[in-house]
Amino acid sequence: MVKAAVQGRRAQNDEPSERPHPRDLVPRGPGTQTPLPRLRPVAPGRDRRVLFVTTEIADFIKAGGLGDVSAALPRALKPGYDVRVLMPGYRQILSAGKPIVRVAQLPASHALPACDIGRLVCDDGLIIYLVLCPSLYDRDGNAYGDDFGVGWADNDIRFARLALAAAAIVNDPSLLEWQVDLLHLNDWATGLTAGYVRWLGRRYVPSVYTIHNLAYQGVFGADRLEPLGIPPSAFHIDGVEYYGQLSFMKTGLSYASHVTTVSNNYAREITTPEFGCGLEGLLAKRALEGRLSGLLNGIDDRWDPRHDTHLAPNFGINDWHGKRANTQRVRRMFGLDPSGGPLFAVVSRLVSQKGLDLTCEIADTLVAAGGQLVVIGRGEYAIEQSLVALAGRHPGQIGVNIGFDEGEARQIYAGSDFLLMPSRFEPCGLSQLYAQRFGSLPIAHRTGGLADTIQDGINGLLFDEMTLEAYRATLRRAFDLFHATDLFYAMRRAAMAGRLHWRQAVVPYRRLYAELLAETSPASSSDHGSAR
Ligand SMILES: Nc1ncnc2c1ncn2[C@@H]1O[C@H](COP(=O)(O)OP(=O)(O)O[C@H]2O[C@H](CO)[C@@H](O)[C@H](O)[C@H]2O)[C@@H](O)[C@H]1O
Repeated sequence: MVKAAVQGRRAQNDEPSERPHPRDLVPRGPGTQTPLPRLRPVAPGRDRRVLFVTTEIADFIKAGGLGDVSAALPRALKPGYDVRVLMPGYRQILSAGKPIVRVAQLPASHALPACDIGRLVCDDGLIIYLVLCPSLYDRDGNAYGDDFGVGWADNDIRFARLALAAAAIVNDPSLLEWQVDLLHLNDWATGLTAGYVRWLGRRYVPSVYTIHNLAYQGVFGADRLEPLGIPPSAFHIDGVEYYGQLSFMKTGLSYASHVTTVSNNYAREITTPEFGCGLEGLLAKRALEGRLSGLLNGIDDRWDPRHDTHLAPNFGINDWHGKRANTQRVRRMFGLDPSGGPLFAVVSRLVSQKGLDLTCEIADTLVAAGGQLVVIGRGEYAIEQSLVALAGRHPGQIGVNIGFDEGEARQIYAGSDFLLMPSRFEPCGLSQLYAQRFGSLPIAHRTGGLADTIQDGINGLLFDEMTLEAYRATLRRAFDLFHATDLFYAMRRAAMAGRLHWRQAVVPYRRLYAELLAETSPASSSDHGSAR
């Protein structure tokens, strides 16, 4: 996903706001402090209501792994939880041809424009509420920036608008005639929600804030507090302040009831300076409070080579003939020469996190040893250019598609023998899970969720040090393995039989939700409701 870690950019549409509706207003005076009510008892047997706030969903608009999780987790939580998604009404969703019914209106507040809330029902019944605000979301490009990967200059306004809409829905059960019991927020772009709920202070609901990637934080200048309606009293080390600036990510970490991230190992790593992106102190504190957990992602059942309509032919465990037919197809798609050697693949956002520079460095060795490489990816221009140059140096052996195409990604997982994923850090990683499911063994750096999901020599290959030597040595192991057919097929079988379905992955989420719902509201903090 070309997420934009925009630093302190002023919004373009910083015009004076209309008079705000009380329910959409961040309190402005010391007298507005409201005690947080206790949770209302819920009738036994009723599904608990969860508002899942996100900025991508694979059904309509996906920039990376967050889109997959947002499509799968709310669905996997049924029954027991009535999970509804709230997200921006992007052009890609408005033009998808699904009926959208306007169900509520929210007034402008500070620099945030007025918006409507639309309701869209997916074919399987999942309800998605959309923040309809064409000036903010009805544009070309992706969820976070333009077609060239440059983050939108008004991302603070865009995602504050989403966050304040979520807080308004929490605060006023009559708005959607649906009373939220629990909020689930995802990544920096939803982080302000936890703050707005606290500052509005009318209804306490527990909140889960999931870090999918700590490296994208949404840091803006301190001058954005006023336009976004953030009380100055929240601008302190235990609130929204991050080295003199405003951090959306930190707001979520500071004010959510519980923080999760997407693997156990990454949950540990982010409490250290090496991976904590300057937030390790706060994260370590939350861990000590028992308020930071690593809950591993799963895979949606729709990722299955036996039924995937993008594959020709479909195949299952032990049908290596079927798998090979997909390999030949991928070779043809990328204009590669016929070969009896292994086919390596990259399916990735092209960002420095993913270690593509190392893959470019070892590519000559890979080709010299009789291997071939296909790449599908989009992201940073410099990485795109190095990959294009690499393909130019190895015609017929390396093929590169600069683009984002889910069908093609699935064909590549199915056709490749190995997936290269030398990520510098990786919160969980889904690409390696999909590769395993499609019989392609991941070759990865032992970090984050890669260490939690790949067993070296069983369902993939891992290297410990993020060095070219270590990566190259593991590549050599891959060639040996490819020629040791029995072992290679045994590892393929183990990888394809992995049990990381959302059916299982959802269990700790259910437990966490139940624990949070059983808690009473916490004491209000010093900046609760104490606005200008
Ligand atoms: N060019 C392309 N064309 C088509 N599809 C492409 C593509 N490039 C990538 N994809 C797809 O995008 C997704 C990538 O998901 P990952 O979880 O591997 O990484 P990402 O960094 O985006 O996610 C972040 O969030 C997720 C979710 O929590 C964490 O697993 C992860 O560690 C974290 O970095 C996969 O579905 C993959 O197939």
